[in-house]
Amino acid sequence: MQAILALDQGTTSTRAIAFGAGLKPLATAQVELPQHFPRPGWVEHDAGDIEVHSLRVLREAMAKAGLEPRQVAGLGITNQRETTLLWERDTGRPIGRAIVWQDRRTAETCDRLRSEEALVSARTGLLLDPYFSATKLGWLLDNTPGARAAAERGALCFGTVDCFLLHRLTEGRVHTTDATNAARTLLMDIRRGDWDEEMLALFRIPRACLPEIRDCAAEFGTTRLLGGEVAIRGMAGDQQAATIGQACFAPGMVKSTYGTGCFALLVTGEEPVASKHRLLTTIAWQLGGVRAYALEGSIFSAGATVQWLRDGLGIIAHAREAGEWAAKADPAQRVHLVPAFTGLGAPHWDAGARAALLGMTRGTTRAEICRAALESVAFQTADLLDAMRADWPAMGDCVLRVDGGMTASDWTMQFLAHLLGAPVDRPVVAETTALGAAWLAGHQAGLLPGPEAPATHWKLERRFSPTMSRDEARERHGDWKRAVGRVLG
Ligand SMILES: Nc1ncnc2c1ncn2[C@@H]1O[C@H](COP(=O)(O)OP(=O)(O)O)[C@@H](O)[C@H]1O
Ligand SMILES: O=P(O)(O)OC[C@H](O)CO
Repeated sequence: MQAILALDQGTTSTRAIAFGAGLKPLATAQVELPQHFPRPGWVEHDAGDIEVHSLRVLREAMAKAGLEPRQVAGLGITNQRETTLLWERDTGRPIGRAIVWQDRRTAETCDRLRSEEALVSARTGLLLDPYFSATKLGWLLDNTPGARAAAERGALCFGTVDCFLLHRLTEGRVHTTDATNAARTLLMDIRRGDWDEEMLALFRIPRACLPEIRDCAAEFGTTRLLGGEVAIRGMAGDQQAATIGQACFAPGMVKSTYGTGCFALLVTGEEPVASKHRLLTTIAWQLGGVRAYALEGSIFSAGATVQWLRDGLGIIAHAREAGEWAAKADPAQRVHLVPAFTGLGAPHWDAGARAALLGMTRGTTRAEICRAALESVAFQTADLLDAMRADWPAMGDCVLRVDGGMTASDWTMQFLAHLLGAPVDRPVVAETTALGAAWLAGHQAGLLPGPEAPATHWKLERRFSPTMSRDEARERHGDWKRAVGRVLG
């Protein structure tokens, strides 16, 4: 049997899944990743944890599925994006901890460069925000004695998590990233698909520490660390891998992943679409040297809002209870929760905004608060889709394909469909990120046709259809926008 391995190194956990024929999941292994918060606004991961956990879950998934290395047609790597690592080229020793995508320590650097934002956006498709890698790498180079000089000599390697793991899995032989991860650094010209000299100069990044950029399906190298030789054949950032896992291959298809945060991607085709509504333009995949692009909306707090109900307020004991309470809420009350716990992402990008509960009366109970929390995820998605439609009118009416832990909430998915006035489709395989990485490796191994062929790996589990009147949906969305207006600035 020819199996495919997928490694999904996420923000809060590291997972490996072994897939069999027809990309059917055979076995899964998972380890939680410790989070480090050394100062307010700082978020770090230990590079050693990332490496050790990845090897552990890969070996465990292979053992559970009873796989020998010779039965593995390929390994696909997918990862939390933007998180920045720097390490010694010769020894692999990390320089400090990984600076995680959520880390805000470089907000001032971004503000100082604000006059260059139009140029940065035109070249990279991104905005000047600490979310992306370039200013994090600059911080590591400036705050580690000797690092800048060592990077200029080529003695240090920069990489996002995909690139670091590839270097470690190949025992230091390969320093390569893929186009989707490179597209999140602020250092890549997304039209040319290569590092951009002007961006390197602006962010003061030495060319010598950057990896080579390749397609998402390629012969990346071979690892000997899984009990024999396994070829690494797929690589993509996790949201792009989820787009592939959701088989959103045709322009106009949209997926939205609801984990800690929420990331919606609209595939727009082989020409990048510049956003006028504060969305990101990003590479969806690169295959055979040809790039497909997407518009992306990033929301920082989706499942995290439910975690706050549980761990912060203590009004639920398990995430699933939020939906049970929401179903009991008083339909006449209009309570809104704007979950700007770490600022607001797209389309507002207001790092200073803070969360608020609005519209409460003495009659408000945990039921209305739970409902407001779940509704906030749907309202934010509606904001993103409105921005997408304004940027790319060809989008028209769409079906939203959803995945991620929070899609387990039927109540939230049903409200989402009502509000959008569009069907919301939940697939059978919820692990779409790993599925996408496996698809890339399987495609490279010659086991699966390209994106032009009908996708066989995606199957519908449940469709949520809208029944709310458009007038009511518009009125509710208007109330939400007013609530957001109260926390901005
Ligand atoms: N039934 C549910 N209702 C609402 N939220 C849920 C439910 N089940 C899980 N979640 C939320 O989903 C998130 C976990 O999803 P996951 O895709 O594993 O996230 P990540 O990959 O970002 O760690 C948690 O934040 C949790 O609060
Ligand atoms: O690890 P996740 O699933 O929270 O995804 C993180 C994103 O890639 C950040 O851009």
